[in-house]
Amino acid sequence: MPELHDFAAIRTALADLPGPDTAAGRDAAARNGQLTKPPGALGRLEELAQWYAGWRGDPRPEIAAPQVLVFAGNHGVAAQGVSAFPAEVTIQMVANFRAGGAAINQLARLAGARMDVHELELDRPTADFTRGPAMTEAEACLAFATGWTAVAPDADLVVAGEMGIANTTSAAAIATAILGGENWAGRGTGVDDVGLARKEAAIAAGLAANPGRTGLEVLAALGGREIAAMAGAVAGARAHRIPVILDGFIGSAAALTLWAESPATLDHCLAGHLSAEGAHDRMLAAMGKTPLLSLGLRLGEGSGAALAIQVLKGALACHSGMATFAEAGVSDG
Ligand SMILES: Cc1cc2ncn([C@H]3O[C@H](COP(=O)(O)O)[C@@H](O)[C@H]3O)c2cc1C
Ligand SMILES: O=C(O)c1cccnc1
Repeated sequence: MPELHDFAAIRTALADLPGPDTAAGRDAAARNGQLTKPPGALGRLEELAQWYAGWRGDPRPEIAAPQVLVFAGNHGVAAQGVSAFPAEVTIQMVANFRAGGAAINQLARLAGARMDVHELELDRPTADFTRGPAMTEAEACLAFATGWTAVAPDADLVVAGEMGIANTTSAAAIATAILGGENWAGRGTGVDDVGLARKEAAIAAGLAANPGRTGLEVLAALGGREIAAMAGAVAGARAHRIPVILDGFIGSAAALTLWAESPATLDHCLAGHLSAEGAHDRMLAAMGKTPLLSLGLRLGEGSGAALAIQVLKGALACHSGMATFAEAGVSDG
């Protein structure tokens, strides 16, 4: 594992991340052209299979060991009344994850994924970012390193999910700082109009109190520990050439901080789904990602990404399992 103790060390680690195996990608494209179907008939599944083959360095891969990671953190900005739920729900939901009772438990099991839950100092919320940085550089780097090392080296696909009351405010503040413009705040767990106005005020105060604009600076200033850990897991997966499926609004904001450092850092990532949180589509568009699913989910936990594992599995089942025209004795036109 590389040194990740400060932003400079993380930037060096990001610059050293590997790219895909282009020969495996080329062999996968050649195989795709011989499969028993009209050219292009499997639509985006064909592109997904070839992309995955390149990252895994295997022209005929399958997904056998997906890993769902769920990171939990508490946010000082929750004190601003920006969530419809109290901050205790974060730790209560962690207990629910451990007992198998949350939505993500069901979807991870259905996808045949192992699921690992990481609590990040829940008894020590981040500072309220309306008054200054949520985390010091050292705190953000520690959370980032936790995410990086949480990735199982033998996993063949990673989903990074989160739990943290008030983290849609944090995610919207990150988007505002990195992408600019307005109206990044949505209703999260379901705040009313007054709650939404409080979110917008908290974001404006957070930007005024935190002038830094590089991806990692924004991550520390406006993020939470679970968001930093998700960013670390996305990068750590790439170190093992493990593709990543991004989840919703919060997971995408974590990825956005890496994108702001260098857009190519997300080449091994797919957008699993389009969240019902209004500004998610603009965030994905900025990163050049087209979501696999659009089901009106607004849960987080990694739920939409875990569901999207099935789509990628479908792409690989066809790509790696189908017969070629020659094998099946089918005329190729
Ligand atoms: C019971 C419950 C389970 C959840 N699972 C994910 N979230 C989601 O809601 C939170 C973000 O919304 P906000 O910014 O409005 O607080 C995050 O914890 C996110 O994971 C949940 C929220 C609740 C209440
Ligand atoms: O898209 C998400 O991840 C999301 C949206 C609302 C609330 N919690 C999570």
